[in-house]
Amino acid sequence: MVPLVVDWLIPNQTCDDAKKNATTYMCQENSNCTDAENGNGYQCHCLKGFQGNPYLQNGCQDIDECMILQPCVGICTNLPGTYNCSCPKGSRGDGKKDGNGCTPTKRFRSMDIVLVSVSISFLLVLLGVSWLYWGLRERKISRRREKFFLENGGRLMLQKILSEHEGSIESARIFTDEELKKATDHYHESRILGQGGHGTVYRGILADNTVVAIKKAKILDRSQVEEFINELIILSQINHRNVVKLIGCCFETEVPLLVYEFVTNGTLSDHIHKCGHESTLSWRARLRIAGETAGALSYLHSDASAQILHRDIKSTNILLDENYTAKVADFGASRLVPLDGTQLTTLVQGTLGYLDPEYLRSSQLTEKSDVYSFGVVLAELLTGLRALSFERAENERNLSLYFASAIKGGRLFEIINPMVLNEGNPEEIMKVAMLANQCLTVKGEDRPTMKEVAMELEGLMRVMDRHPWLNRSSDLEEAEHFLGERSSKCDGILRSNASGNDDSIRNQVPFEIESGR
Ligand SMILES: Nc1ncnc2c1ncn2[C@@H]1O[C@H](COP(=O)(O)OP(=O)(O)OP(=O)(O)O)[C@@H](O)[C@H]1O
Repeated sequence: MVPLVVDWLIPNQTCDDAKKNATTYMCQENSNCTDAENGNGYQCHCLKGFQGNPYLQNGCQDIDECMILQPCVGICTNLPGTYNCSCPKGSRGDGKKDGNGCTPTKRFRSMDIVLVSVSISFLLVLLGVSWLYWGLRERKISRRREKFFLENGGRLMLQKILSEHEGSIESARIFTDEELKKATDHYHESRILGQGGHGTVYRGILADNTVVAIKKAKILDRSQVEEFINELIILSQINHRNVVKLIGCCFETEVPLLVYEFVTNGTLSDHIHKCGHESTLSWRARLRIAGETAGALSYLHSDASAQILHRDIKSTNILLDENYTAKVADFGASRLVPLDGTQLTTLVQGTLGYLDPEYLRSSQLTEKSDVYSFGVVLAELLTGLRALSFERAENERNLSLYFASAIKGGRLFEIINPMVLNEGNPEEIMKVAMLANQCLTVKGEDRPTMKEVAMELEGLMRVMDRHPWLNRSSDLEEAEHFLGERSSKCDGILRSNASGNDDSIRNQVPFEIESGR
């Protein structure tokens, strides 16, 4: 509270003069007297804690008493017989609590306005800067994605698919990096289903709870990216119950990703070569799986819109679902055959033990190379032996040679899997063995087509269904039950992972295609 200063000067007198002449001494109670400079008069001042007019009787009053008697929001002044409210400097009004009080003068309010405007502008600038920061960050991320997409041949792939196979891209869904990370728990080790020569396959659960298999290339390498794109192009054109379904892909990541339907029961190889365990695969199931695989290959060779050569048929690339239905997988090495009938000369790819010797020699790729590889799978199903095993004697290492020599030498039944011998009838086993032998003929021309193989196996299945008594055990569940006691032959290779030790030579030779002749 600012005390009222009554600035009266009594000229030509000092305080002492005034005291001598009591009538003219005007400094009242609760005040004191001070001389003006050069004896030029005196002045009265209220003492500290008092305010009012020091020249008047009862002029200087205790401030609190003043406020009690006259409640003010501003300054209370005691005048003789009355109390007055006033407003401090910088404000105006009557200063009374029950009057219009004291409001800041215009200058004070405009200061406030300036303060508020400065704060708002600061906030706006802050908002603008953050928006700019996030915008630039998002742009950087999407540029990075775009870069990976381009590096991974995403555009190349889309153009290729759109121009060559119009419409087929619609069936493949494009996933985001985030979606697949979430689905695989950030590619957690516990989600690994298997590791092939070219990538790791993870079990994923999508947001709608669909279980999928997600294949991630091992390292960013141009040829692997091309293989992934090749698989995408080929699989997006196939719709067959015995071919694994491609659900979609993701090209936002450093390495491309392919998403497939999840096939629950592992690979055919897992079921044939259960080292340390008995194979529970009945003769009937083996025959049906062979028939289904042959049917899928026959479709790829003869019924698809363009002929497709798989190029890497082997038991680890045949997956089995919960009903033991075969699903042909891994189309990374596959080839679309040109419609004009030109022959494909390629750098040799395939897996040792399954590789067609004629193709290996000539580099001429034909459908008969798949027939040869299928012949090896048939021999695997009949004998329970691996396609290639360095655990076996030198003349038995390569199954196709061993199998052919056993037939030639009349020793076929010596190498047939004991469980197959137990369940199948010899005539059937012989027929399947002869079919496998034809597929393994060195000269491609002399091998049957996949259509012929599929029809032969279908015929055998029909006979088996018509005369079940010919088989000692024909039902899968029944066989599984019985086989708990039996042992299947295992040629001694323990596998380090689900996809096994197949000696794939796909990564030893570059990916290239030359059309010619
Ligand atoms: N759709 C799928 N559903 C369930 N498991 C799968 C699926 N696709 C692949 N797998 C599992 O992942 C493993 C690896 O598959 P991938 O095709 O990469 O390798 P591979 O065929 O064994 O070897 P390579 O690519 O060297 O020939 C398979 O052996 C199988 O166990």
